Formats: sequence, structure tokens, C-alpha cells
Amino acid sequence: MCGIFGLVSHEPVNQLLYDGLQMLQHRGQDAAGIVTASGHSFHMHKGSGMVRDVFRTRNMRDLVGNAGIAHVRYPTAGNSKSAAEAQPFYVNSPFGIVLAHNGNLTNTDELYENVCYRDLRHINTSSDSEVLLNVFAHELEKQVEGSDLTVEHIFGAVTELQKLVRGAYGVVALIAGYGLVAFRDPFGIRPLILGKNIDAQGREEYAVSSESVAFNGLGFELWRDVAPGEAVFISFDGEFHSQQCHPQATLKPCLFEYVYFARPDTVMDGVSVYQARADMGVSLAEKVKRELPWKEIDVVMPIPDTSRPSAMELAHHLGITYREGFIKNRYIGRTFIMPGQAVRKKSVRQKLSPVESEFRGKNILLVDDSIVRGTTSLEIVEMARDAGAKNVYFASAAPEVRYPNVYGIDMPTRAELIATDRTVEEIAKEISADGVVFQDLADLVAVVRNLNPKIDGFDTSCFNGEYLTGDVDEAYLERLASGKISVELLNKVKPSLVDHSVRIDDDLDDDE
Ligand SMILES: O=P(O)(O)OC[C@H]1O[C@H](OP(=O)(O)OP(=O)(O)O)[C@H](O)[C@@H]1O
Ligand SMILES: NC(=O)CC[C@H](N)C(=O)O
Ligand SMILES: [Mg+2]
Repeated sequence: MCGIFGLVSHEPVNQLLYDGLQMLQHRGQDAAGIVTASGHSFHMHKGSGMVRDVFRTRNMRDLVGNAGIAHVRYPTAGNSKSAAEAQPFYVNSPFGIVLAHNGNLTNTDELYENVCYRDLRHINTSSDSEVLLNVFAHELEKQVEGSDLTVEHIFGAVTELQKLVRGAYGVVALIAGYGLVAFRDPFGIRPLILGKNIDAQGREEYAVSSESVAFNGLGFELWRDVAPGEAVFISFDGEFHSQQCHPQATLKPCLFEYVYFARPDTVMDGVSVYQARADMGVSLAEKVKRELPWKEIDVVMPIPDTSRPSAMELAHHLGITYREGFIKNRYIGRTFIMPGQAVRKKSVRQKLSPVESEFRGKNILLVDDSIVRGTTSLEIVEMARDAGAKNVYFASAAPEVRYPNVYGIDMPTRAELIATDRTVEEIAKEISADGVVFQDLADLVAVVRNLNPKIDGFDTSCFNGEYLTGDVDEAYLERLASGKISVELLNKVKPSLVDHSVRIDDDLDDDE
């Protein structure tokens, strides 16, 4: 789940973009990038790693200009290790355009075919986001047809793009010399939020972000969500325009954002993530009452970080003592979004360590926000037992994750999910817990919807296999599982283009 951020200000934005990205770091730890705009020029720096590692002072100095966009990457398509797939991406026609994308497209190969062979545009990586940028550029070119660029052209291009592109996308882009464009897919699967600020001279400044938390500390106020299917354009002199670009847009955000991805201090689509997680704890407590010997439980413990609000409210609701038995190493990132199972497994032990006295001789109920591959739960139950716990129960604030995610979460195969072909009892056995309870999907949906009844529904695909975009069938999932989707993409590139490809990541440096 990547994080995207954009700003149009009247002062230099480099430091603000950096600070905003730091606030979105939990959405992507693999790569980061910033592009600023001054006059008709872009200034870009991007590379692999965490925000603090990618940007040096000298890079920051080069990022001049009063507007810019930024990205942190959690790869879901293309090559996860390639620094060339760090975002934003750049094209030079019909205008200089840079784009940053959160989400994942489901018809990338079809779009790729058209972009390369019909529209004669070059795609240099296997990233779906680079394809998306080229679709946007091509549609913009068709709208403009050699005349001066207008707001109508931009909204026209997004309207046409939405007819062609399937999948999940929250986007921020800059058009050199003109302004910042942001748009969201017609279901609003990925979040996109607008912030506003009035500067010391009384002028309006705008921010666009995956999460409202990025506005905190930057002096911006949460203004509103970009609606599903909507596009906004903010000119570099600060004029704001917006238009609904999809006739059947409906708000069905990803439920997993509320479970795990977003920070608790974010409000997205009108729902406080913290409140949602706290309420998940209350409904989960009811299920614990029905299915576990809860009166024998001595202590409820969260698995830091994300499960904290749920665990706390669950404990409160059951009247059981809440204790923090696992201490999180603050220098280790999120394990679920790390690339590769070996590093994830190793990192759980580095990240969480038990306070032994909290476990000895006690019946413990561990609470996590979700059990996906089981990497965390497997290690944690063992650690609790080693620390002397009597019985160890486990409660998950999310239901069993049984289906791949194709909209921006890296869960491409059923084989890697612990709930695949296992009953709840078998999952308990697998993680050596004395009992496991999962939240019911209907309860999870009710909890989040209660906080904003205007939400039409949710993307619940990883829980029930219902894919909103209607184009994901068994054959698609099989191709995804075998890794063929991006391989096929690469194989289509003409050999001559591969051999002579000109990388756009020239400014990536690994020195100093
Ligand atoms: O079953 P798994 O495959 O292990 O995935 C689920 C776990 O991964 C996440 O934690 P993570 O360490 O990523 O981040 P957190 O500190 O925000 O909880 C999530 O909160 C669960 O603890
Ligand atoms: N998680 C995301 O939003 C990923 C964006 C894009 N699909 C990439 O892999 O870079
Ligand atoms: Mg966790």
C-alpha cells in the first residue's frame, strides 16, 4: 500500500513534502521519491529504502519549487527490488508529467499492449504505475490536440482514462508549467484526501494525501476526501478545480485500510481509523464471549502496533486486565509489508520481545488486527509459551484472509495465506494456540459503516473473494499466483527497446 502526497504552495515545498512522506512511511518502506516543480522544470530524486535513507541534504537542496508530489512504495506489481520502479514516474509528452500511484491495476497487460504498440509510447519498467502514467499522457494528448491546455482537457483525459483502466488507483501528478492533478478510482478503493491551509499572506495552499495524518504537523487542515471517480486540478498559482469524471462512481473503500494499513490518527472517508479499530475490539469481544473460555482469561495483550486500540477496547468490554507483554523495537518497521518471507519471519523476533513476568502462569488472550500469512502469530504464541504462559488464546480483529488481493496489497497467492484450506481449529493448531477467534466479516463491515453510513460498501475481496472491478476470475488469479502477469509484460517489450532502454532514474545515487 503505497503512500502518495502532493502540495501546491506559495513557498518552497521540499521540506514539507519530506515531512509529509515521513508521516506516510508506514504505507511503504521499499522506496521513496519526491518531484518538485519550478517554472517548466521538474526536480526529481528517488531511490530504494526508507525516506530517511533516500534523501540527503544535497538532494533536498536540489528539490526547488513551490509545488511537488511524493511517494513511498510498497511494491505490488513489477519488480519489487528495482530502484527504477521507485516513483514518481516521468514522461515528456505531450507535456512534462510526473505521476505517483497508490493501488494496483488489474488490466495492466491490456493497457500495456495499447500504450506500446498502438500509441507508440515507451514503457521502461514492469510497473503498472508507469503504464498508468502513459495512459494519462496519451489521453491528455488526444484532448489537447495541439491547442493550449485547459482544465476541461485535464478532466476529459481523466474521464477517458477511467473508461480504460481497471483496478485501484489513487493518483497525484504534476503537469509542468500548469499544476497538480489528483484523481481516485470509481470505487474509491484507495484513499485520497484533500488538505487546505491559509498562509501568512491569506493565500490558499492545498495538499493531497493518502492519509490525513500527513497534514498534522504541516499546518494543513483536513478539508475533504477526493470522491470516488473525482478529479481535482490545482494550478500552480493556487486555483482549485474539481469534477466528477465517472457516471457510476460509488464509495467502496478497502476494508483492510481500517484494519491494518492506515495510521490510527488518520480520518479517511469520514471514518476515524482509531475509532474503527476500537469498535472492532468491542464486536470482537462479543465473539470471544461466545467462543472462548473467556472467564478463565487473566490478561488481554495487544500485538504492537496496529492491534492496540482493538485490544484495549476488547479488554475493557470483557472487564479483563489489559497489559503490554510485548515491547516493540521502535527501529524495526512493519513486518507484513517487508519483501520476502525470510526477512518478515526474522523481523518479527527482532521487532517484538516479551516481558517475561507478564506471562508466567497466566492465561493470555493475544489480540492482533489480522492473521494473514501467520508469520507474526506463529512466532508470538511460541514466545508467550516460552515466557511461561499457561494457555494462549488468539483473537483477530479481521476475519480470515482467504483470497489474494489485487488492489494494492501484496497477497498474490492463496498458498501463502494461513487460512487457505484450514478451519479455525486447524489455524489454532498451526500457530499452536489453545483457541483462535476471528471477527465475522458482517460485524467488521457494520463497525466501519456505522461510523459513516454514507459509505456504500467496501472492497472485502481478501475476505470473501468478491472483486469489485468484475474482471478478476479464477484464470486471472492463477496467472497472478504464477507470477505471469508481470513476466508476460516484460516479455512483450521489443528486444531492441530493452537493450537500448534509457533509464529515467539517472539521479539515483548510492554514494555518501
Ligand atoms: O499474519 P501476518 O502475515 O504476520 O500478518 C499480520 C501481521 O502483520 C502486521 O503487523 P506489522 O508488523 O506489519 O505492523 P504493525 O507494527 O503496524 O502491527 C499486522 O498488524 C499483523 O500483526
Ligand atoms: N502498493 C501500491 O500502491 C503499489 C503501487 C504500484 N502498483 C507499485 O507496485 O509500485
Ligand atoms: Mg502487527
